[in-house]
Order: sequence, then C-alpha cells, then structure tokens
Amino acid sequence: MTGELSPIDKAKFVAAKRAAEMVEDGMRVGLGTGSTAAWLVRCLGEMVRSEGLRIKGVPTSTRTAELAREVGIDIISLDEAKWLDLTIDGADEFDGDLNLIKGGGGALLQEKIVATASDRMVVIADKAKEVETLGAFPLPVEVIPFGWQTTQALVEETLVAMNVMGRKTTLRMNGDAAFVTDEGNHILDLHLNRIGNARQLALVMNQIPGVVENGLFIDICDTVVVGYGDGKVEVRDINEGTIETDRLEFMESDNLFADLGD
Ligand SMILES: O=C[C@H](O)[C@H](O)[C@H](O)COP(=O)(O)O
Repeated sequence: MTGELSPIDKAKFVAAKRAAEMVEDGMRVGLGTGSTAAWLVRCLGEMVRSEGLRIKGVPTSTRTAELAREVGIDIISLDEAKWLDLTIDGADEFDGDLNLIKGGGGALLQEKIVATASDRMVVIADKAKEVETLGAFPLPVEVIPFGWQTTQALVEETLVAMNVMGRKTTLRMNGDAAFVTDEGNHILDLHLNRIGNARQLALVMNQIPGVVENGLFIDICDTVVVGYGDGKVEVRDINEGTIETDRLEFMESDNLFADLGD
C-alpha cells in the first residue's frame, strides 16, 4: 500500500508518526479529526497493539471515535478525562506564530474545546499547509440552524465593517442538504483570501448571536510537526523557539496502510 501513497499522504504520515512518539504511557490524549489525524490514530493503535502503550483517548468527532475503537485505543469522554496531557490534531492552515485555521472537516467545535483543555496542542501537517498569512483556506464558522440565514447576513455585515478583503460566505453542503456537524449545527465558509487581524476576527465572530465557534485557533497550538513527502519532519515549538529536524522511514511491513479510511 505504501507505494500507492502520494507525497502528500507520506508527508501526513511522517508528521503523524513523529507526533505519536510524543505520547507517553498513561497519558490522556485528545485525538483530532481529519486525514492527518487519522494517521495519528492508526499509529497510536499500532503502539497500543505492539508496544502495550496504555492511553486514554478523547476523540474530537464521531469519525475519530469510530477509528480509535477500531484500532484498539481506549476512549473516554472529555468530561471523564477532565483535562488532557496532550492533543494532537491536523490543521487546514498554520502560520509562523502557529495560529491555525481548522474545521475543513467540520469538527472545529469539539476540536477547539479539546485542544483548549490540554496542557499542550501539537499540530501535524504537511508542508503545504504553511502560510505567511491565514485566510486562503475558507474560514469555517459553525452556526446554529435556527435563523442561519440571518446569522449569515450578520456575519457578512461584520466582515464589511471590519474591512476584511473577501466577504463571500457560503453554507457548507453535503450533497443537496446543508452539512450538519456532530453537534447538529451548520457551517458557513468565509472566503476571505487574507485575514489581516486573525485575533480580532476570531473574537468578533464569536460575538454574533447564532455563531457557535469559528475555526481560528489563536495561541492554542504549542508545537507543529511539519511533514515532507521524502520522510523529513520538522518539529517547531513556539514556546521553546526551537526547530528540530528528523527523518522517518515508511513502515511498509506493518498494517498501518491496510485500511485507508478518511
Ligand atoms: O474539521 C477538521 C479538522 O479541523 C482537520 O484537522 C482539518 O480540516 C485538517 O484536515 P486534514 O488533515 O484532512 O487536512
């Protein structure tokens, strides 16, 4: 199966594999959502099976919960865990300050709650996710279904008032129907092109009635593990101000590649 992996998938895999090495026996770990986080869950499952790693995982979506169960990770709810040692998750974009856009997979609400309830958040991403300024990726904003069109109008008015470059917003769809999150909400995608003041936008969006949460993660991520298609990984820590470089081998022999979901 390894031979069929694209360079992007290899990059996601090595980032996930390197981050999995940060997980220690006995930890309570937040498990992110998305294709990169799915690699992490598979890597951790393999460590549980082959090395006897004992962890409690708190999944950030029903998809991740299903995969974690499938690979043999013990899962508990956030309220059972109360606080987490570490959360590892993907991102749609990250900048030099390790601020993020998340929610491309619709799981931003649980992801933000779980990451915030953790001693440390580690993001795993392929190099293509790195940007100078956030905003090329449409910003997901989770809204409650009641009056969502009114909320959308308020969001657009706010963007105009804030003089944000792009102002188009679209309701995320799932086929012919509106996409529904795990919490029963909808997602508005904000096509902004460039977010000049991400901190301010994140605060202002959450003041709009009907908005539940937005996909800007500001000052939440501590470390990003950047994966490259040739197996190189960089571990950048914003608190320590360090960058470590490593190189990982693809493990063609194990069964991580057998079940490519997500
Ligand atoms: O809602 C989804 C999450 O925020 C994901 O972490 C994000 O969309 C990145 O996903 P992927 O690893 O599939 O690019």
